[in-house]
Amino acid sequence: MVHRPTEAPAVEAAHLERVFRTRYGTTTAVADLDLTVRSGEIVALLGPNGAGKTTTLRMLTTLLRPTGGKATVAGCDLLGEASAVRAKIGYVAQGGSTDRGLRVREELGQQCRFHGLDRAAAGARASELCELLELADVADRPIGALSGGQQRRVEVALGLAHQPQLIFLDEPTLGLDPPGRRDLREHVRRIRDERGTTVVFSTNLTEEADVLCDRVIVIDQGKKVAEGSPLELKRRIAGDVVTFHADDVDRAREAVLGRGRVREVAAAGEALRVTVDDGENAVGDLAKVLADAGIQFRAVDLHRPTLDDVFFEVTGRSMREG
Ligand SMILES: Nc1ncnc2c1ncn2[C@@H]1O[C@H](COP(=O)(O)OP(=O)(O)OP(=O)(O)O)[C@@H](O)[C@H]1O
Repeated sequence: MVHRPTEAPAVEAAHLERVFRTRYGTTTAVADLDLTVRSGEIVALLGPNGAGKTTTLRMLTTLLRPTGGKATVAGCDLLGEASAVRAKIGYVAQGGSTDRGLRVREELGQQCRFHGLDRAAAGARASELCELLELADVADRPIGALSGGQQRRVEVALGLAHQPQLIFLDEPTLGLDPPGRRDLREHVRRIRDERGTTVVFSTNLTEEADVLCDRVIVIDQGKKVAEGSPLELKRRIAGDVVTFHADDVDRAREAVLGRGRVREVAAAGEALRVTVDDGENAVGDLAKVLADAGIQFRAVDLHRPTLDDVFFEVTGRSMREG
């Protein structure tokens, strides 16, 4: 099913701020954060450890009061209508929120009853959630006996018990192995595609943001440092790099300088690194320019930037340095 974002934003936050004052000092976890999430989107908050992602999610889900700014979440005012916000959203925190002794179906049923459904309706909803998250085969097992990925899917199902229009997931794949991560991402996408549920998730995995979200908001030291679709960001901020291995790099450099699509040219040893907007299309044009100038090259490769490159470009640090 194709998702069709509607007009009203699911989240609109302006100048959101959270300052923590402890006896050890003052920490500005989130500063002057403007944020828009459109209905039906999957949006990633991407940043290194300590960037302020959890604090942002906890503010947007009413669990933590902002020290500044304002926000509308699911059409309700975050500060003035907190209980209405809570009724419309789901939140899946960083793991460990289930009762490991309970069976999957019991835990889901209890959650649905907590949200006001009667026993029969809660049972039906629990079965539906088991279908959606592919937990039907393990529905009668205790949660503690499930794999890490299955347990995480139970947690996501719990967050969806009251059929929220918007769900917040804090590092949904944390602690999972690569197949578990891939599987959970597919389920998250399916929830949006089949239900139209808006998804906001946090991650410090650039690859996760890249493959899962429609739009990424890059956060560093509590501030938004970049925003856009993964493709836009990679093109706009980092560019594609085409490297030619040529004998006469200086002449090659002269030949490509100033050509259309060329943003930057750097020569190092026998390698000419040409930064362009659209590498796939530029490779042929650049090769022709070099051939026309009579410059031989032995090899050419194209490096597509990753969101790691984007982070480095905007902060001067790698994601891992944090
Ligand atoms: N309750 C608190 N009291 C004091 N400082 C806090 C508190 N909660 C968070 N912080 C600080 O705020 C900053 C942002 O923390 P936050 O947990 O939001 O980051 P994060 O991006 O979610 O990191 P991670 O990926 O490690 O979960 C950190 O410097 C953290 O130490």
